[in-house]
Amino acid sequence: MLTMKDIIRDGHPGLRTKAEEVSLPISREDKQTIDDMLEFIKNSQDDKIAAKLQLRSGVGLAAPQLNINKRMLVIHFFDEQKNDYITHQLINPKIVSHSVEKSYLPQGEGCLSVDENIPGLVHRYARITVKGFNPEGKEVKLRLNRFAAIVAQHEIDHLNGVMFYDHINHEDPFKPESNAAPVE
Ligand SMILES: CC(C)(C)[C@H](NC(=O)Nc1cc(F)cc(F)c1)C(=O)N(CC(=O)NO)CC1CCCC1
Ligand SMILES: [Zn+2]
Repeated sequence: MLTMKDIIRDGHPGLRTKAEEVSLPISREDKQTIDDMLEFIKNSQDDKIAAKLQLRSGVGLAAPQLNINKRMLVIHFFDEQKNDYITHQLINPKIVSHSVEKSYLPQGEGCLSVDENIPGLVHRYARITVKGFNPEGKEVKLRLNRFAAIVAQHEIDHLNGVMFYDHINHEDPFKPESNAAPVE
């Protein structure tokens, strides 16, 4: 089972690498990895397990954060609007279209691979369409908005060696862009 010690931290070259496409059908090993990744995120949101294993409460994870150079990511969090969990295990994800409008988390972003706080707004597309494959090899097409769109873009950035703070305007970190709206 994965714990925080398996997650590489800022400064490790693995976080600045462009990850390789996963060959399909996925191997037993890659299936195990993406299942371990989802289990880690679920564990991190379980108060008892998170306390016992000292896990930060996560909502998404990309394989490069485990120093695994493969285009795989997981997303899992409770969506209040849907009143249900949003759960995705995505292989070779690609943003195939996006809104012009941008959005951002008013509190800024953090990262499981970054131990210190780096204040500032991270502007992302408000709505995206993502194509990829699920672990069963089925092609999936996801239309994401609000927090789900932010998490997906944060994780896809990891597959391209991009960190959230690369997007912060260091002249004026909390200045919203003109066509951007906060996601509460
Ligand atoms: C960096 C960290 C603070 C651990 C962040 N956690 C998080 O957002 N937790 C959270 C938020 C909720 F709204 C509800 C809830 F149940 C738990 C996170 O997992 N990530 C994922 C990450 O680092 N992936 O590489 C950072 C987020 C910043 C914006 C999107 C993902
Ligand atoms: Zn991250």
